[in-house]
Amino acid sequence: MAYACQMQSSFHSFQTQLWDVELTAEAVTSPLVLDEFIKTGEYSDSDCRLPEQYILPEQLCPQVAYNSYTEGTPVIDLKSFTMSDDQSTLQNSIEEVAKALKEWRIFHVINHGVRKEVIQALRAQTARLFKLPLAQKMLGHVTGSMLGYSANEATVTDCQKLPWSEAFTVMGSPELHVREYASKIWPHDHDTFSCACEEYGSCFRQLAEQIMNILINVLEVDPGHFEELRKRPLVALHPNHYPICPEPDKTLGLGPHTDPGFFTLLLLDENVGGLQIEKDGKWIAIRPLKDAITYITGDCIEVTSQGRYKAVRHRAVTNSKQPRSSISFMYAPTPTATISCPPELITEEQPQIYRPFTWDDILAIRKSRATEIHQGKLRIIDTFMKI
Ligand SMILES: O=C(O)CCC(=O)C(=O)O
Ligand SMILES: [Fe+2]
Repeated sequence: MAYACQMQSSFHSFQTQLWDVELTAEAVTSPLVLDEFIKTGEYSDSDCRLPEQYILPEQLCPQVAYNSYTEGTPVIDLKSFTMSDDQSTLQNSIEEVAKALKEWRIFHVINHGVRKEVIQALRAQTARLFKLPLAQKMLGHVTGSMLGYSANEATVTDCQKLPWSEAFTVMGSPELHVREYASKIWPHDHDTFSCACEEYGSCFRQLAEQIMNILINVLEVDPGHFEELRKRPLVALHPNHYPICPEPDKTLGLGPHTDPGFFTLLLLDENVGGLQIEKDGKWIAIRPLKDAITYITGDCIEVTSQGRYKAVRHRAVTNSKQPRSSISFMYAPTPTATISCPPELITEEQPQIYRPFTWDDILAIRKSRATEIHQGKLRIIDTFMKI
């Protein structure tokens, strides 16, 4: 429970903090403005300019529009792993994943086995949640717990500006904890919401396990090294909502970051772009792929692969035409397990890059060096580098 609670603030370093009981005036401003946009599609209090607290300095503004896609995001067909007993086909598929991880650090997964109805139900229920008035959404917030509405009170960057989005997090285990959260928001009618999250949680957990097996095959290491790390993985359900934005080129929906876990499985909005990744030093827009689930490499894969497969820096941009939603599923190590790279990957030419650490160490660094992290000047895993 404690882990989950602390994790809340480390999942979106740049973006979200669980609201604490006392709300500051600044903290309240943000979701109220967003709430207005969600309900009405426009901000009734102004001439529809972006409120000042969201306007980024020019050098931090997105230069790439939400729909200026760079094509070529790799597509991995999971069927080629599950349906084939032919060793050479399997080997080809593994090499394809290795290439995708190396060149893009992100890929779309098709034939992933998660039923359409599960995804549709989750999308519908999270949309229903975001549409509620702010006061009702706030009821779902439980201080000191793993569940909560995340108002965007943290900074996108060093300039103390707010991201143009709101989010929910169900930490720990959506299957186990969502009812506690949902029953606060809908005391008499939370079953459809809870069931949708529970079903999604267990399907995505299974999918994450399968992808983790593939990654271990890609690394060609002893699976035993990951046993403890996978025993009680930390997972989180995290839906994001980005309202229509009056001036999308002056702000970000979500600032640049890497995800802290092994990886994230994202349900992108199929109709609206917004996810951008940093590739070869440039920001590029990813085109969503219908019926796919998008894999994003996180920090813990970077560490456990000895830096062979790097975490992908990504961000979300907004637009002035349509609201956008995305739903993240984070898959991270067992909080108490030691995170280290398998010994097979340590050689004379490539000595160990990171010293072993635990999720608790990650949380401690997050707390003690929060400013540098928010400013994008420090990546947590860099503090575990051996000198
Ligand atoms: O909305 C998106 O496409 C990105 C979301 C994201 O990066 C996250 O939830 O960590
Ligand atoms: Fe992310």
